[in-house]
Amino acid sequence: MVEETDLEKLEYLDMVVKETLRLHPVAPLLLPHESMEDCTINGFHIPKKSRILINARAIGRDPNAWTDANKFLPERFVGNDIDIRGRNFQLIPFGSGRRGCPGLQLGLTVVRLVVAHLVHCFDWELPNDMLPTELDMTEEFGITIPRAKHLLAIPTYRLQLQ
Ligand code: HEM
Repeated sequence: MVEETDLEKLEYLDMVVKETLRLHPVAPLLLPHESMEDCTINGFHIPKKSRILINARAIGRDPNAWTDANKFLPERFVGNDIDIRGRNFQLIPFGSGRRGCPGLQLGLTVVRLVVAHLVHCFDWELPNDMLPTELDMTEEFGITIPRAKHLLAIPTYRLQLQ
């Protein structure tokens, strides 16, 4: 079985999780922030006490920051250290800075461990010979952004039953 201590060696899994959160950040607009002072960003004046929404989903799909921005390509993270912890502003599914997500480590560990177990223990098939490209990936917009239609996939246990 995959253990938590194995996770640091599972580099491709890490890339898959990053790529998933790039295209499908759980909270597309993060949480609302408020400016503490007047400031100017890229020529835009932002008065003190403005409500600020950061569109992390649009940033994650920005063609100026990403090649083939709308494609799911975990390999794009090979050979670079683009990180998911708020240091690289083109990838901020946990926000950034002092009000970034304090549950980042726990969240990432649980997601990686659950996905690792699902992949290690089961072979997966889509029903009715459906191709992965035919999956309906429509999202339901809100504070979080779940799939509009549930994913239906068929697992077959692939480890030796004792
Ligand atoms: C994959 C899992 C998770 C994702 C993607 C996620 C994402 C986020 C995001 C985007 C924010 C807003 C950051 C911002 O506006 O700059 C946030 C805030 C927060 N998250 Fe998470 N989170 C996850 C798991 C967790 C867990 C496991 C906990 C607690 C055990 C947690 C607790 C919080 C709290 C308390 C805040 C508010 C922080 C503040 O306002 O100072 N999160 N999270």
